[in-house]
Amino acid sequence: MFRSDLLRDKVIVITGGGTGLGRAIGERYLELGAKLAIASRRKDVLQTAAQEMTQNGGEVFYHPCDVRDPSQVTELFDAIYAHYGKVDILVNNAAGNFISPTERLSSRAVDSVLNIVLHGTFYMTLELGKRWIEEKKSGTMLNIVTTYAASGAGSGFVVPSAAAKAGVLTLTRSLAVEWAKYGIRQVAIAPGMFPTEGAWSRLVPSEEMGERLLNRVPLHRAGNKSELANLAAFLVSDEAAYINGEVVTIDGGEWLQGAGEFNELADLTNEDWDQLSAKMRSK
Ligand SMILES: CCCCCCCCC/C=C/C(=O)SCCNC(=O)CCNC(=O)[C@H](O)C(C)(C)COP(=O)(O)OP(=O)(O)OC[C@H]1O[C@@H](n2cnc3c(N)ncnc32)[C@H](O)[C@@H]1OP(=O)(O)O
Ligand SMILES: NC(=O)C1=CN([C@@H]2O[C@H](COP(=O)(O)OP(=O)(O)OC[C@H]3O[C@@H](n4cnc5c(N)ncnc54)[C@H](OP(=O)(O)O)[C@@H]3O)[C@@H](O)[C@H]2O)C=CC1
Repeated sequence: MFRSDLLRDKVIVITGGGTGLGRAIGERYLELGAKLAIASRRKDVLQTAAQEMTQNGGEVFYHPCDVRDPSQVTELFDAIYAHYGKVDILVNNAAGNFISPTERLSSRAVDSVLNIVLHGTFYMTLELGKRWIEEKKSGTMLNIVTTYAASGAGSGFVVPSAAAKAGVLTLTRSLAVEWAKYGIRQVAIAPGMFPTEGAWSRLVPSEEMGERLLNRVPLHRAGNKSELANLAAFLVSDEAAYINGEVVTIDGGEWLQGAGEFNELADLTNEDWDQLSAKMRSK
């Protein structure tokens, strides 16, 4: 689909790059010639991922970092600059989320999600943005949000995540304008349902409910990680140089299904429609 040198020699930092969607994005970037730096809290996860991802060549530098702690974020970029000498692209992918009635949340539970998603993304963006501006270097930042942020609707039962991801989307759009003069581009992706261990173990209450929610997707399936990774490759590449401040939803049409008042009528069969139509025309 892409030229094999689309991202050649680009140094790309991915938070949460050792698992799930972050890892899938990283694997695609490596195939396209990028050099990676992955960061998250668990060193063993990063180490195993880096080993596995480079089995067919390529370079993955890893460094443990809790994005909630600005001093660890500074140390992370110091380590990446010491290793590669530069950064070209940042993917803010790390997140925390779980389902709960909002009234059952403690303030610490709220903080744990807001601090990872909103503060962590902001700290990463700020630390690297300052360096790029100082170096007079252009670059691209990709933020992974959610459909409930992109739609503006939010969502019950994941309210800290909904509030934090909406904040990240506003950060994306605000800096797209403010930092354009420095050649710093901002883009976002809003994924729908992409089965990963991290998300499913915290967000899917039962297999039966998971099936029900998947059936709500007009395309009647979950997304493939490779579909998301290809979009993430295009958006950070120079081929997308004129896309700035946009969020691209990739969800099989799921959010639109919930938005259109009559979309539930998709459940009616042809026979149902024959009967209904005859009945309504006779009125
Ligand atoms: C259907 C189809 C879908 C389809 C799926 C569609 C996708 C929807 C969009 C998905 C978006 C995503 O982000 S999916 C990404 C999912 N991945 C992750 O979340 C990975 C990282 N997550 C984590 O590490 C943890 O889950 C998280 C709690 C956020 C942070 O861990 P920490 O170790 O920092 O925090 P802890 O000390 O364990 O907990 C902090 C406080 O939070 C409380 N807490 C923790 N879990 C809690 C819970 N389940 N309910 C209430 N409260 C909880 C604890 O009791 C603590 O409060 P006190 O008791 O008061 O001290
Ligand atoms: N899967 C899906 O269907 C959807 C996912 N998304 C988004 O996609 C992204 C990836 O999610 P997914 O792959 O599913 O889930 P994962 O749980 O696999 O990914 C979350 C990653 O974030 C890292 N992380 C969490 N907290 C911190 C922290 N404080 N500091 C640094 N890293 C941290 C985790 O690593 P560690 O524990 O080692 O720190 C982990 O690698 C997230 O932004 C999520 O919101 C959006 C919509 C749908």
